Amino acid sequence: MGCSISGLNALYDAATGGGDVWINERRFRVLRQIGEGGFAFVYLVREHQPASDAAFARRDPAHVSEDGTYAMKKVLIQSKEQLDLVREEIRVSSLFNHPNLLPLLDHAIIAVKGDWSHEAYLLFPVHLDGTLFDNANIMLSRREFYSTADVLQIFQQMCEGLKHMHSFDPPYAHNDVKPGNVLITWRKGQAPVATLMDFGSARPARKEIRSRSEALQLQEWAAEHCSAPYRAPELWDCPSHADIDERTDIWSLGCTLFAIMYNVSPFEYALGESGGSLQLAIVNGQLKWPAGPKPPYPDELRHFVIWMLQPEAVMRPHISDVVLHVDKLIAKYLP
Ligand SMILES: Nc1ncnc2c1ncn2[C@@H]1O[C@H](COP(=O)(O)OP(=O)(O)OP(=O)(O)O)[C@@H](O)[C@H]1O
Repeated sequence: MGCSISGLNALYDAATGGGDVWINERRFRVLRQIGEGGFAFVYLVREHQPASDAAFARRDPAHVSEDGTYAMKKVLIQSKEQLDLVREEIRVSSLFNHPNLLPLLDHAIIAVKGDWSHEAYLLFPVHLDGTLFDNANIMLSRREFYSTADVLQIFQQMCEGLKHMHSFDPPYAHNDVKPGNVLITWRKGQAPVATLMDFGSARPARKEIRSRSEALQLQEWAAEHCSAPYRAPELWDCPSHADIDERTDIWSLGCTLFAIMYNVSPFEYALGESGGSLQLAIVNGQLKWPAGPKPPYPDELRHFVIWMLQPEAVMRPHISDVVLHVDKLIAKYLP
């Protein structure tokens, strides 16, 4: 990324009808909104031709899309804490470089008004087929399921992206692995492409918890940053003496594999309509499997989920073991 995060670099261009946004020297037309998060809106944008040959020459080809369209995330910031979080998201996103991790192409933060009012603009490649979560909702309503081959290929790519983060020095945990953070692209006659996104919660993975107050602090942080149905047991109920590592993500990965198979997260499914405590279901590893002949997944896929959903973190595999296993299943089940 070749730009600074300070300064008045992103500006709405009122003179051109209010539909344009500048990020540093690049000007984009907002076409439509494609998503929404907690404090963020995501737009489909198209880049204008650079204003000058010099500006054109300065563009990094790795940061330019073929058809000029991108996803632009606009984050509304109202406090110093939110500003720090966005800066951290930008810093962490810039660390990784892997085909299954969504790259941050460009960014700018502008001051709006007041003490801490800012807007951040983050530019990404766009994936218009949506997330695994969007797909799951559609498939659930149609009672459709992915084939074993699609499940394995989607999952393998997520694992490859995560392996890049876990192999970093120091290892990073994504902390919010879930279907809503996996963009999916379908190309006719080709395997689906899965891209892990949203590094807003990613942090160095290893933590030595040595007191009750450190344990409570971690639980509080997790309650804010790790989506509840996918949150590992040790982040709900952390002992006063614990060595936390990147295997919190392996738990979320196990939940996500279940969700790719059945279009619903495992512990929400286990609770069913009668409800109950999600935390209890998770810390007890209380799994339940959908009955019926459909979808016809091999038993090995269920065992794979169970292997990752070990309530004791030390019993869980590391990402390299998970990748080896998914490769083995792919060799067996893909024609
Ligand atoms: N690159 C992209 N291409 C296509 N759609 C995207 C892209 N990035 C984000 N979206 C859409 O925008 C939605 C919100 O994006 P994102 O998850 O980054 O926001 P967020 O504020 O972090 O959300 P949350 O707090 O719910 O995790 C996504 O669920 C997805 O539907």
